[in-house]
Amino acid sequence: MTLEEARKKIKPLDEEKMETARKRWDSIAKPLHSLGKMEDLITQIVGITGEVKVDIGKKALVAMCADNGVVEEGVTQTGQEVTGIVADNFVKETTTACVMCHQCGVAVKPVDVGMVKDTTARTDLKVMYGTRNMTKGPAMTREEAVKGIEAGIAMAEELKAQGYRLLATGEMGIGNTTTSSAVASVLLDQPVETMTGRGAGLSSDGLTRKINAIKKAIALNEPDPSDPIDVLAKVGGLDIAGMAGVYLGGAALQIPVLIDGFISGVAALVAAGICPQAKDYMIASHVSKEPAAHLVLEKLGKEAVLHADMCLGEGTGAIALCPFLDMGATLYNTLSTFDDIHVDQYEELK
Ligand SMILES: O=C(O)c1ccc[n+]([C@@H]2O[C@H](COP(=O)([O-])O)[C@@H](O)[C@H]2O)c1
Ligand SMILES: Cc1cc2nc[nH]c2cc1C
Repeated sequence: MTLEEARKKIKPLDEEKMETARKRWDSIAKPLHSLGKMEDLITQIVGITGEVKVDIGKKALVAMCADNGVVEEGVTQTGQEVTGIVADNFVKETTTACVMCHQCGVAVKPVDVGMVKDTTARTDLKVMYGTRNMTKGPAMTREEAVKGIEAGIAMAEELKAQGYRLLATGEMGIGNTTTSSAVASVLLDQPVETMTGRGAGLSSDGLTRKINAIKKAIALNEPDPSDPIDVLAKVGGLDIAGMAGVYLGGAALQIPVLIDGFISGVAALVAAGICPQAKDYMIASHVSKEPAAHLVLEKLGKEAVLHADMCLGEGTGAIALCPFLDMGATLYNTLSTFDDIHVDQYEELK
């Protein structure tokens, strides 16, 4: 499916089925809306799939691995080689996110969408060997950025065909908080300083270099804030592009997609800029400790469930939400109703 085909396929949620789901929650023997966001998210999933019974048994984490040319500017605490090392560990299923996935029954799908070296991760969707340094020119061409998005759409298609019912976005890419802050700064029209944090543990000097590099890249490339693909291509990265594609592909195929942290949230922003309706298919999991993460979620109109000061990436926050959603689905599908236990409801609920 091309980006254009995916965009055209995205339709509004099934309101009628969501109303049925709300009535089901209200008929369950408990105070009204007492499960809060658990109820709202399960109702959203009913609207996404158009199925009144909820089945999110088969879940997968798509981990988009890519390198970012801007790392040359000294904007990260660790070297670029860490991207490939962690990607290999994704394949061995030993990263933090992988262990969390094992714990709660989520399959792990690492993808090399643009690392500088080939690793053991699949390379069939690779767009290029790392993006260019955005302080010296555009990180990518528009065509390369679209290819990255289409890699994510292809993953959503592949996983849908394999019977997956819920996807989580994750990433690995040294330097991707720099690109994410640049994209967010342009799309949210906010000062670079407000949108930039320490990523994977940057020093104060490093933070100043990072802010200056982002300012330089934006001034040089002049990304058009009304064109999210232009912003993604000029000051973004392929990890962000790949995840944006997973959101768009998920929406086109009626699969809910979990947003992880800051980078994953910025990818959601790009996807929502391309097709605003795609937001209805996204679920916010947690608020990353990166300073602008809450601003990105606000712009998306999403309230996350978890406020846990996590900022690891890889999809860890999204996976942390899976047990909560599994509980919600089981409660919704199986709990007894007021009628079952012979308790009179208020008249207006009948
Ligand atoms: O998801 C987040 O909110 C998040 C916040 C800070 C760092 N990270 C992870 O750290 C890496 C990027 O950090 P950096 O400093 O290299 O830009 C990347 O591999 C992400 O998975 C992730
Ligand atoms: C070791 C390491 C693991 C990571 N996972 C996601 N981002 C990361 C950054 C580092 C440095």
